[in-house]
Amino acid sequence: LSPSNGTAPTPLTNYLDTQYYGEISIGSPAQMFNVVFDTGSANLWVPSYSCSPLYTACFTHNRYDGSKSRTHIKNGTGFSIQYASGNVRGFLSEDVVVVGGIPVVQVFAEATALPAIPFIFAKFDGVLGMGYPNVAIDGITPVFDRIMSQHVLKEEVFSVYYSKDPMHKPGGELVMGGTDPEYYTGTFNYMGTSEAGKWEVNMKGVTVGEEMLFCKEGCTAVIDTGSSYITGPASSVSVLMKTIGATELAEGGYTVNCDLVKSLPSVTFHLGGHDYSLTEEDYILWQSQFGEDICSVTFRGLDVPPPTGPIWILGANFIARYYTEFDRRNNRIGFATAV
Ligand SMILES: CCN(C(=O)c1cnc(C)nc1NCc1ccco1)[C@H]1CCCNC1
Repeated sequence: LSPSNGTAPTPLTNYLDTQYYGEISIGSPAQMFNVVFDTGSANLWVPSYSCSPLYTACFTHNRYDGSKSRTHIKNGTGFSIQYASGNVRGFLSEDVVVVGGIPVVQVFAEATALPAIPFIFAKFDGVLGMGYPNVAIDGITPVFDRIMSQHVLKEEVFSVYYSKDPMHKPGGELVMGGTDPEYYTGTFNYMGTSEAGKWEVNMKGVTVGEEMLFCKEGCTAVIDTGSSYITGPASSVSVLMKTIGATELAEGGYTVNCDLVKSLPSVTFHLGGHDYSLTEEDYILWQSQFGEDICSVTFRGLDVPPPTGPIWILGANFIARYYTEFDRRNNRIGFATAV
């Protein structure tokens, strides 16, 4: 634990404002892994040493080798987690996992089948789910729950800062046990999670410029630290894109003419009685490819089938603007303006 006050910080790396990840260790002696701290899931998985050579994504990442760890406990139960583009499959193992300097004996998954899409593009090795236990696959107690039950944290909360410019050191920070005033200004506005057991809230509408265009009867917003973008129902996002004059690319992304960026409207999310606006600076990603500027829009259409959907997912570009506190004690989420 950091000597100070029952909080445990983990610095995060920012890769192109689209991937944020931090280091954990598994096993004795420590095997290091870069993981996304993902509020959209609740399991820990890393690539396995016994991953089949068929899966290139395993061999471009760090892999866990249980035979090299004296604290490894064999389990072997099958595991599969569903992603939009494919399943990560493997088997369960148990070992000492150290997060922010706090050790826990943790059941996690060794991935032996890792789909190239999207994980060949991942700078991180695996995913550490920060979701509630009831969304955990195989009923496995999540890492943060094991840490809470050690009673070493000052508060049963964790907070996330994502930096905006890659030059900013660090690229982000996860704090378990509290918040880091270094990275936000003003006070937190809180809202209850919509159904106990998910990091999601009721959203009252989405306004573009001055006009409320979407989610007028209310809808669900998932606060997902593991997603790069903001997603909304495909029909809504396509109207939003037309409104800002964006054109759709092949793989579902959108771009705008860089000259028009400064005149783009703000997009405002009405959450918990407060308005959270994103300006074009927050939702346009300026990338220069082959010497020319590409202005991509960090909104994506994604239709999540009922009963979960239709939902909006507020990801990294939202969190980069609004420092977020996830409060397990009070089942609420707090936002403050990020610095
Ligand atoms: C981690 C799996 N996720 C991604 O969206 C995702 C996929 N593939 C790549 C290469 N990166 C991803 N996220 C990068 C990132 C890091 C922090 C912010 O965004 C999502 C799946 C749904 C639950 N929530 C997480």
